[in-house]
Amino acid sequence: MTLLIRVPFTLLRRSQRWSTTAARPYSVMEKPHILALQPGDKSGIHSAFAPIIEKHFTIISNDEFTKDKQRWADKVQAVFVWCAVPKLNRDLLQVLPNLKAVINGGVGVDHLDIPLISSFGVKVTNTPNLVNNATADLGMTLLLASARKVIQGYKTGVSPEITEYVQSEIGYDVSGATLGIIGMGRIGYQVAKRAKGFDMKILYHNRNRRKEAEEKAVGAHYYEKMDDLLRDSDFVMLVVDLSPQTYHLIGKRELSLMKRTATLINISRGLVVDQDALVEVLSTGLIHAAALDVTYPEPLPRDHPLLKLDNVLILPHMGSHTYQTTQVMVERMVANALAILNGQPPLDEVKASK
Ligand SMILES: O=CC(=O)O
Repeated sequence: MTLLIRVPFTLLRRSQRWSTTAARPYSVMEKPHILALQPGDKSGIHSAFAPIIEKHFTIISNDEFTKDKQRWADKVQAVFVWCAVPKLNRDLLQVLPNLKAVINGGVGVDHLDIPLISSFGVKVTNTPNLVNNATADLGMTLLLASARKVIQGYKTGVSPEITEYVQSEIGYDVSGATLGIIGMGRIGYQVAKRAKGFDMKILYHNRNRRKEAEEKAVGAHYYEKMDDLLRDSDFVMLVVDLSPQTYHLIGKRELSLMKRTATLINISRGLVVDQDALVEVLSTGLIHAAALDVTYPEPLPRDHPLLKLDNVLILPHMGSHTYQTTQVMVERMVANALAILNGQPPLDEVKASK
């Protein structure tokens, strides 16, 4: 069976377009090629989502590309990247003459050098708004799992050595505890909504204060000074973007202000926290625990001191990893890529800040 796929004329590279009089070359049926920079299966994501991309594009995996750059370089019109993978450097941009778009899956684009990419005449897009619920859910998951020692409990639950349970996994109450949210943007606000359901007292610190009605809706109290929030919270959750202002926002001084019984949860970016300082306060018992979806680098080297501490819960940057959220993200990435390759403005362009 022959499968004919229509590719919009404007999606074709000049060399693939045909004159009305000439016979149509076979390559006319070629879909535009995208390079998926992440390691792993074809799309750099779970294989379940590759067909959404493959409906419109041919995926070149990073491995295929690396093995034979000459073969693929001219073909690549878009690069698909996912958060926190800083592989798109000048060397790569220089070998892709037909690159038009860098399509990021996720909100944060701190891993991309936007001025550099733009200087090659290449547009950058992200997928804002789509990850808010999944990421907030994971923030609460980290909070609950850490407070209630779920990982330690699981290890006991499945240990072949255990013949009798002793009450060793004593955690902290979540209901009624105080949660300090640093960064009350779209995701932070979703965290507050969830925390309200747990009867938590909610404090927040943010560049801009939220409207009174929004504060009221989730019962959040604005703290102008982050230091005060750190002192008063049982759980501190970081939900800020990474920027020059938030780089190492939480260092030794800030961690020392937290209660000895407090837990730090980070669902933003690893570099928001001074990791050496975090190792120190966790090892010396200056704070109770940390639960991190993000670190630097990602993944941490396997001999990193954070991995040796049993009061740290670490996840592999999976805030948006649900079937539903990933599906809408991939669909949006495809829509952004198609728009750019069609010469249209994409839905979610990220421009270099002036
Ligand atoms: O980390 C994930 C994102 O920025 O969406």
